[in-house]
Amino acid sequence: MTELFKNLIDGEWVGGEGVENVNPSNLKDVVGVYARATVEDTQRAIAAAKAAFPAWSRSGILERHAILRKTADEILARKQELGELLSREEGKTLPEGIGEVTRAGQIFDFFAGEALRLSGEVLPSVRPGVGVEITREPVGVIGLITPWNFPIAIPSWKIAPALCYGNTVVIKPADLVPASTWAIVDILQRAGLPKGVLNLVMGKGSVVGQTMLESPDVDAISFTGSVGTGRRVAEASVKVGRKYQLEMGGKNPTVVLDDADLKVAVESVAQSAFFSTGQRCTASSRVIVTEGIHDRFVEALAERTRGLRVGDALDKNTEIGPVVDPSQLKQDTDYIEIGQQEGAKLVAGGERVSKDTDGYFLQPALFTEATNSMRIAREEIFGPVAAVIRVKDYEEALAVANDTEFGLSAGIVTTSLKYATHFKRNAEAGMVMVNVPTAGVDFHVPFGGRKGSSFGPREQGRYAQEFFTLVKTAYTAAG
Ligand SMILES: NC(=O)C1=CN([C@@H]2O[C@H](COP(=O)(O)OP(=O)(O)OC[C@H]3O[C@@H](n4cnc5c(N)ncnc54)[C@H](OP(=O)(O)O)[C@@H]3O)[C@@H](O)[C@H]2O)C=CC1
Ligand SMILES: O=C(O)CCC(=O)C(=O)O
Repeated sequence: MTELFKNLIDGEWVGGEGVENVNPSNLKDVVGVYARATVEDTQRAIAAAKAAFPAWSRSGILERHAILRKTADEILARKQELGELLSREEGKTLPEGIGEVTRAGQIFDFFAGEALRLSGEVLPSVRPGVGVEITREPVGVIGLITPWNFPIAIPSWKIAPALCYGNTVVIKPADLVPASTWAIVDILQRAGLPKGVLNLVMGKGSVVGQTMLESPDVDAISFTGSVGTGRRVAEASVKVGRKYQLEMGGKNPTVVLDDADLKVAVESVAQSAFFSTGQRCTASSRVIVTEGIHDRFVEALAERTRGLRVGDALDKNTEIGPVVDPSQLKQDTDYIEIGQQEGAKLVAGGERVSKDTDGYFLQPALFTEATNSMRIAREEIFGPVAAVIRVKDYEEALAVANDTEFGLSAGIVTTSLKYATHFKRNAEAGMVMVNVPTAGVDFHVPFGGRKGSSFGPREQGRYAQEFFTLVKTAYTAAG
């Protein structure tokens, strides 16, 4: 009989209806059977997190440090095995899977250190004889709702700071990819977390996620996913007056200027647009290219795109793994059709690829002759589809880059210090990349966007404390 991977509620592993987690590279390969939580399970998990909060919020920093550190060590020691699990359930290539697991380990390591560096401020008051202390306190029960595209890194960069700063947690991973989150919750539990501090409720957003949104006992929600669900999180949170943080879509530009190094430009765009099968909110799907380099660049990028090796995520020759599921595949192929109907020219890829196994394989698609008003240049596709937009000069490139409702990541490829500096200052995005891909960020610095991409304080690095703590200002008269 296949093992059932259970939910973790109040320190106990709890079963229920199980659902198969299927490998998108090979539909015959079942990664595991994972329990789906009910409304009642979710309510019990929230109640457990609430009950565990008073003790955990007062726990010693050494205890938090030790648990986070032990978790980091185990994740890093098992990176090959966990990388394979991740690649099997989500479809990114094995090096990408191992890379993501490594990043998760580094995140826990970073926050293990942060637990020892908690600090406040002591200031004199404007009133003589009075002292002012500024401290940070944990928020309470944090609900974490995560997407399918980074099944271990995103849960890690939400769980680690939440626990580090003394909060208790209820996490709901994406229904499509529960295995990686299950693995880190299991590691954290064995590392010594007291019962109820971390609760895992796998299952559907419409059941588990919705119950979290509606619960007045969830004090804060950190969400990553689509704009539509992000809006629901915001509306529900405003209703109960809770803190919330949203990371949503992107329509990230990469500007390529006449003076760019052609090789750097092609590799940077190919990576930004197509690696991880384009399933990154930081992926670059708008490539804005000035006239002088346009034809040379397009020719070289089209050749690179046609040559990208699509296949089984675990095959060492594969550069681009499968699309995650049939619904995302349909979204990708629909947009490839829409782009052609809109008048853009499909110069490379876009066709289904057949392999030995039944999987959702798609050759990355490159459009040229696109304009920034086309749907393929305005709407997030979340697949390996990129559109080249030709512009006259840097000024027009910057205007086109900023002409979007999103503002997560923006890239420029140039050898000009003047344009690089101007772009860093004037790109309307939370993250700007000069001669490096728009996707693939560091784990120890702030992550997040502007405009329609993000809401609330930044995630990751020291900046994570803004969301996961409450600031208190205390005045004391010396007496
Ligand atoms: N910016 C990013 O990082 C991401 C963006 N996306 C974008 O979103 C599109 C759709 O992807 P999808 O995974 O469906 O994104 P969703 O926003 O639907 O999913 C993100 C998370 O929210 C949960 N959720 C769904 N409905 C609710 C609800 N009513 N209440 C609470 N939680 C809910 C999901 O649960 P469930 O398990 O049921 O899916 C999942 O855990 C993609 O094509 C892409 O454009 C997607 C993933 C990441
Ligand atoms: O590009 C990255 O490293 C992170 C991307 C990400 O967080 C996302 O796609 O959700």
